[in-house]
Amino acid sequence: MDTTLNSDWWPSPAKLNLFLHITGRNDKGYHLLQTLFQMLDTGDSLAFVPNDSGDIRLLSTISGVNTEDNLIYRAARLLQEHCKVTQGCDIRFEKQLPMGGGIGGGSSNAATTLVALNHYWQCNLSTRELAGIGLSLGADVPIFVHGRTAFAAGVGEQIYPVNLDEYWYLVVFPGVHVSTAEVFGHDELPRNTAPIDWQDYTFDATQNDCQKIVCKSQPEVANLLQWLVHYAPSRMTGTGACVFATFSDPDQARAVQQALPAKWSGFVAKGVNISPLQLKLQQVSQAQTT
Ligand SMILES: C[C@](O)(CO)[C@H](O)COP(=O)(O)OP(=O)(O)OC[C@H]1O[C@@H](n2ccc(N)nc2=O)[C@H](O)[C@@H]1O
Ligand SMILES: Nc1ncnc2c1ncn2[C@@H]1O[C@H](COP(=O)(O)OP(=O)(O)OP(=O)(O)O)[C@@H](O)[C@H]1O
Repeated sequence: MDTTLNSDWWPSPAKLNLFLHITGRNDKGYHLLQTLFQMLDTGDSLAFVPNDSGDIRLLSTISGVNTEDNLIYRAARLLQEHCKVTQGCDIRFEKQLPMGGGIGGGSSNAATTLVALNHYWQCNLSTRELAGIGLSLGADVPIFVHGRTAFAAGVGEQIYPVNLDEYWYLVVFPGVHVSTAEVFGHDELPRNTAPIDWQDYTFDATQNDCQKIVCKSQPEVANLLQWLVHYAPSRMTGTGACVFATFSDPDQARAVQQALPAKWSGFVAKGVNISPLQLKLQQVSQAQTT
């Protein structure tokens, strides 16, 4: 399958939370966060063919997820209703990212759908408007719509793009799934980390506030972290269960990937400041105007 920027496939990249601090809760009980979203160059792929029937048809399936619950379908419907679009769309997708891994797979799929259909259906919504619609599908959707590596606050809707040195990450799935709602509902979750000034960010001076309780409830995450830190600075992303290790040399990242015990699976990805989705959008927009 050709998933390069020149094909009909739209990238749906993964993200890492390089750190995740919980600073409080809002009046709806949602947790207020400070986090650094690192966009990756790797992820799922989606392809869209608009139709005149008005139907949203998913031509691929995810085991255990009904079409109506699939975030791709829900994002398409939401945009169609919001913009009163009469066209529909046939959508194919290829999933590579593990679900419930804390690397944003479902949210990224929703964002790619919003961005691509805004283009194909000519809805002309701004990035900000699309991100606003996306927030109702999940807290991580806005960051993927913006498609920039960024500091984020609130529940993830306050976004401050940043240019980081581009490292390589070995992202490892420990084979266990973690429910975001369960982590955020846990009694022992720290919820009052003091806010930091973005300028003061360093990897070493930050942490993932969810990591301790996930390591307790899922010992395999703790085992994986213990194994990885021998090779490189490592941390859990989001509410887990994936863990990442940071490298400046991609060959080193691949060597550690090769050394992974068979029970764990991982992929090596480059951290990028602009997501492949944004690059794809720029490319198709340019092609339209020339
Ligand atoms: C932890 C992060 O991955 C950081 O990137 C996200 O904040 C989680 O985002 P997500 O997976 O899209 O989560 P959602 O589907 O929006 O929320 C799942 C559930 O987690 C809880 N939740 C989620 C996000 C948040 N900031 N506070 C919460 O308390 C809520 O109970 C919510 O019902
Ligand atoms: N297109 C989709 N891709 C993945 N998951 C989907 C999709 N549509 C619905 N879901 C549901 O969403 C759940 C969470 O998936 P997702 O991959 O976004 O979790 P996550 O990696 O923990 O994300 P986050 O980092 O945002 O917490 C899945 O378990 C699945 O039931």
